[in-house]
Amino acid sequence: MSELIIDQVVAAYGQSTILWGVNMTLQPARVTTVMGRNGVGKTTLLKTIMGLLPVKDGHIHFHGQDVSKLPPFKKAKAGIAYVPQGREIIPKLTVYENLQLGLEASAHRKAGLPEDEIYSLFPILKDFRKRLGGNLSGGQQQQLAIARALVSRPSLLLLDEPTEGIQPSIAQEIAQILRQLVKDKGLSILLVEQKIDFAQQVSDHYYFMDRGQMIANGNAGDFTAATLQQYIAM
Ligand SMILES: Nc1ncnc2c1ncn2[C@@H]1O[C@H](COP(=O)(O)OP(=O)(O)OP(=O)(O)O)[C@@H](O)[C@H]1O
Repeated sequence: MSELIIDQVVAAYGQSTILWGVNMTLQPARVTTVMGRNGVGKTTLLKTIMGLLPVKDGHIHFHGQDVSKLPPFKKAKAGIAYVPQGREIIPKLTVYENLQLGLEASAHRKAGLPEDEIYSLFPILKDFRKRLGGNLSGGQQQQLAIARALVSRPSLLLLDEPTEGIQPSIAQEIAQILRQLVKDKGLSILLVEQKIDFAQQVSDHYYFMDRGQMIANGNAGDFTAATLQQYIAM
């Protein structure tokens, strides 16, 4: 069964329509990457999938169930987690407290924080668990944001430009962790990414977006850095 099916989805900010009938299918345990110029609607697509923006027309099916009308907390309970652009770490809370926020809307709340699992993926968060979120570097905050999303034990992770403003060495580590999660846990990832080298390291499949619609898609092996660049620069 497909992880997620997006069928003719239309979404808008007030009167301003941004998604004009988006179609896409995500396979389980794969990294699917959406690429396209700035402003074509990639972030809007993730927000709509998470339920932060209503589906005006069309449908979203998750594990075969129509979730088009579900609010974000029910999507989270169903197994979708979202790491927004800019990470949204709470600066005045500690690393540990930020992680605990990931449990709030989780169906696994009673099980508590999967600390061993999180700290084995991101050892730096164990060392820094008493440090304030606001005192971490950009790369450490990104690791914390991904870890906080994983706390709810999702089957689908939505990731918006995780490499924005972080060092290449940390981006490399994050790429390896994402591949490990897909391989070992069967996690499905929907990634929005503009950095071609990172996208090539992690992606199994690409979708290319322009003006609120998907204009092409295909397996990662079918695209070179040069062809990817064309889609971003169009
Ligand atoms: N809250 C909002 N209210 C109104 N318009 C918005 C809002 N957020 C985004 N938009 C507009 O929606 C369009 C798509 O924005 P979106 O952020 O989804 O694009 P994107 O492809 O993710 O671009 P980027 O790579 O720059 O983040 C843009 O024209 C943007 O100005």
